[in-house]
Formats: sequence, C-alpha cells, structure tokens
Amino acid sequence: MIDTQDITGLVLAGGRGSRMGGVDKGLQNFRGLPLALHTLMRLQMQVGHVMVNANRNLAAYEAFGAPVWPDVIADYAGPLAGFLTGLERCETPWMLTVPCDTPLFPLDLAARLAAAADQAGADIAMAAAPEDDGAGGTAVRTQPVFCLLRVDLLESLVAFTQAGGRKIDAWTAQHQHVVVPFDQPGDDPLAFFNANTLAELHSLEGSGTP
Ligand SMILES: Nc1nc2c(ncn2[C@@H]2O[C@H](COP(=O)(O)OP(=O)(O)OP(=O)(O)O)[C@@H](O)[C@H]2O)c(=O)[nH]1
Repeated sequence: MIDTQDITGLVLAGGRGSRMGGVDKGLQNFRGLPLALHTLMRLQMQVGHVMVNANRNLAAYEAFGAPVWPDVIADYAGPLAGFLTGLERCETPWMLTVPCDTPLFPLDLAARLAAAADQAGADIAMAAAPEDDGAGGTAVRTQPVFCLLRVDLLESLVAFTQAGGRKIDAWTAQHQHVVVPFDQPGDDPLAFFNANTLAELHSLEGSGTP
C-alpha cells in the first residue's frame, strides 16, 4: 500500500514559457498568488513533502518555503529534465510531478494515482483526461506530466536522457505503468486545462472551480 505521506510532490516550473511571451510562467498571478505557489499549495495538501523545479528567478521560488532545484541537464531539455532533477533530490520512495500551469488539477490526484499504482503493481501511474479531439468531440488522453513514479527509476532515467531521450512517453513505456482516467462523474472537466497563454490563464482564473 503506497502511503501518500511517502510521496514527494514536484512542481514543474522550469519551462521557457514561450507561448506566454517568454515570461516565467510559475510567477504569473493566479487568483492573487504566483501560479507555481498556488500549485505547490494544492499539491502540499495531498502528499508528505514538496519541492519545486525552476530554472529562473530562483530566489522568488525559494520564498515559497520549499526546496528549489534547477535542471541538472542544461538548455531547457523539457519536462523530463525536471523529472530527472526531482528524482536526484527526492528522499521519499515515490515522487509525483505536476506542471505549474494547470492550477485546477484534482485534489485527489495523489490518492487516485497511488491507489492505481498499488492495484496494478506498477512503477509509474499517469493521469489521463478528456481533451478536445479536434473533430468536435472529446478523447481521453494521457497527461504524462502528471506522473507518480518510483524514485528507484532514477538510474533508468539517467541512462535514457544521457542517450538523448527527451519524450516522457518513450521513457515511461519502458516501465510497468498504469494510466488513470479522470473522467468519472464528479470529475471537473477543467481540471487538466493548462494555461499556455496569458489569455488562457485569465479565463481559468474566472472559472467557478475552487
Ligand atoms: N525542468 C524543466 N521543465 C520544463 C522544461 N520545459 C517545459 N517544462 C515544464 O513542463 C511543463 C509543460 O511545459 P510546456 O507547456 O510544454 O512548456 P513551457 O515552457 O511551460 O511553455 P512553452 O515554451 O510555451 O511550450 C511545464 O510545467 C514546464 O514548466 C524544461 O526545459 N525543464
């Protein structure tokens, strides 16, 4: 049984934010708080420990009160660089990654991923959520940046990234993993809506979801 207190939550705030005009996304205002702090607080309620992965404005992130780690691979290598950085620093058996730009993510994310990993005996559990399929309908798609993973996968991720691997799905496919759909009655359809632009961030800010 995975105890959620044995999970360290990692807020991924290390991106370039190019679709937001190159600003540091995690420091943009969301409902009166920096977006990454809002995310950190939502994650902190669900797990035993938290930390932040950021590559700019480190002092501003440190003011949140959690450890802050910049990427151990140079040149904005993508979210997997954040995974690698977190795994190197994590002191619990499990780590849960959450991007800083999806502020309404489920309040039961950690519990549901942990239960599914337990049940499947998996080393990795990722969320999936309904998304616009581009043809007027919706399709449930994996959201690989919402990833619960065993910390002893570090060695595997070091090898994968040293060989030039950058795609989360290509790495998780090498391990026993389970995908957990968040499309049940009562699940918020906006929960996995991420803000890539400032306009998207403002529209999320006004949504009724707490
Ligand atoms: N550590 C780290 N995280 C990254 C990197 N690139 C993206 N991320 C994170 O991965 C998540 C998804 O990022 P994207 O939306 O694809 O990238 P972004 O940099 O935030 O925004 P764009 O530049 O507009 O694509 C976010 O939480 C980012 O902070 C990176 O190079 N290093």
